[in-house]
Amino acid sequence: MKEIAVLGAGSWGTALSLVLADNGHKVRLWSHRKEQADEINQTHQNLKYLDVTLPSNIVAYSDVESCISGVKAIVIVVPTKAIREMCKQLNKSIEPSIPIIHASKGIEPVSLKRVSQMISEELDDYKYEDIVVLSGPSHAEEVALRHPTTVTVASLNSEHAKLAQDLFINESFRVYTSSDVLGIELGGALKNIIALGAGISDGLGYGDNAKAALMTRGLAEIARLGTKLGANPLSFLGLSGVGDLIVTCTSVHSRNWRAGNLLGKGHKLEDVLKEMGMVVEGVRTVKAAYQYAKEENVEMPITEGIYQVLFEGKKPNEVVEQLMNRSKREEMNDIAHLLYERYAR
Ligand SMILES: NC(=O)C1=CN([C@@H]2O[C@H](COP(=O)(O)OP(=O)(O)OC[C@H]3O[C@@H](n4cnc5c(N)ncnc54)[C@H](O)[C@@H]3O)[C@@H](O)[C@H]2O)C=CC1
Ligand SMILES: O=C(CO)COP(=O)(O)O
Repeated sequence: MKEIAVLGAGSWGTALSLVLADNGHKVRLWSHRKEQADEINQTHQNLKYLDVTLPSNIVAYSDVESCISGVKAIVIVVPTKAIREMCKQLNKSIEPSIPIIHASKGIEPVSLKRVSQMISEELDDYKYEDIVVLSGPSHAEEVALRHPTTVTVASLNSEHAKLAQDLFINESFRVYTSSDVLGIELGGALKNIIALGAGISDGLGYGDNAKAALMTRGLAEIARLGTKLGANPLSFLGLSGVGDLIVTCTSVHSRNWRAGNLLGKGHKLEDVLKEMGMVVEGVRTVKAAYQYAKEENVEMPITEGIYQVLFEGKKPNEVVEQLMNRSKREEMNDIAHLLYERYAR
């Protein structure tokens, strides 16, 4: 049994706390809102985010310093936009030797930084190499029901990756390890853009053919950008690549899919985000990916189209027309091509 701090009491922080609690650990679940922490401790529920009763080995905190004091590992799972602010609070009291596992899926616009990069930038004395990312096809709602789920934990520090695997693995939550931090983080973040697209397509009333096309060509875009940045192309065929892409594009649990669905039905982004009431990471990540693609000269027409719908007022059906009328070309399966280039020649 270990004491573990989980920072971020939304859907995913609550579900990951349940996994740790099932494994016999004592969990300190931090919320930045005192009323939420009080409610969790009084009712043993966190109903706005997850419909589940929490066991007594999950205790909520609203003071970050006492939450992390003496713990054996810290799990960071706040929305990407809150990562820097959260780390600034941690900086005052964190011991640099404590393993950090993050489970947030996003890229910061403008700086184009991944979550592990932001964490290591904000925490003095904390090395990027030691951070672990946890990602994969894992909707909180199903994890809370103990439905079979698989994820990957990646770190350049293999000891930390193994420690994260040992903390979380159990009979309904299977955890693999990887050393490709870049690929695992990018796969988890970029699939949210394609899930917005899948939702838009469904909202427009297009069927399975269109969605399959978006997912396949979307994966090609993810892999194209990811490998350009140095990720291993094989990672995009794994749990945090194609696995997370499938689950997010096809599930009603996905907030990115649901937001896209409303956009496809003609609702305004501002109203959609109000209605969701939970984080829709793809909205910020598409800004970052669009900027990356322009700067690095990477062809990402689906990402560009979704950016245009979200931020340039383009109508979803116009974007579909634009995608369908691109110049004729040979199908190049980017991942197969990248693998061939890297391994077969
Ligand atoms: N919900 C899911 O099934 C999964 C979510 N994720 C990722 O986990 C991360 C968190 O997502 P969810 O828990 O689902 O979000 P959520 O929308 O359910 O909850 C977000 C939580 O963050 C808190 N928060 C908001 N601003 C904050 C700030 N400035 N400082 C500290 N806390 C703040 C909110 O009060 C809330 O408790 C995201 O990056 C998401 O992509 C990853 C895998 C699965
Ligand atoms: O990442 C997720 C499942 O793996 C959750 O996706 P949403 O943020 O779209 O709900």
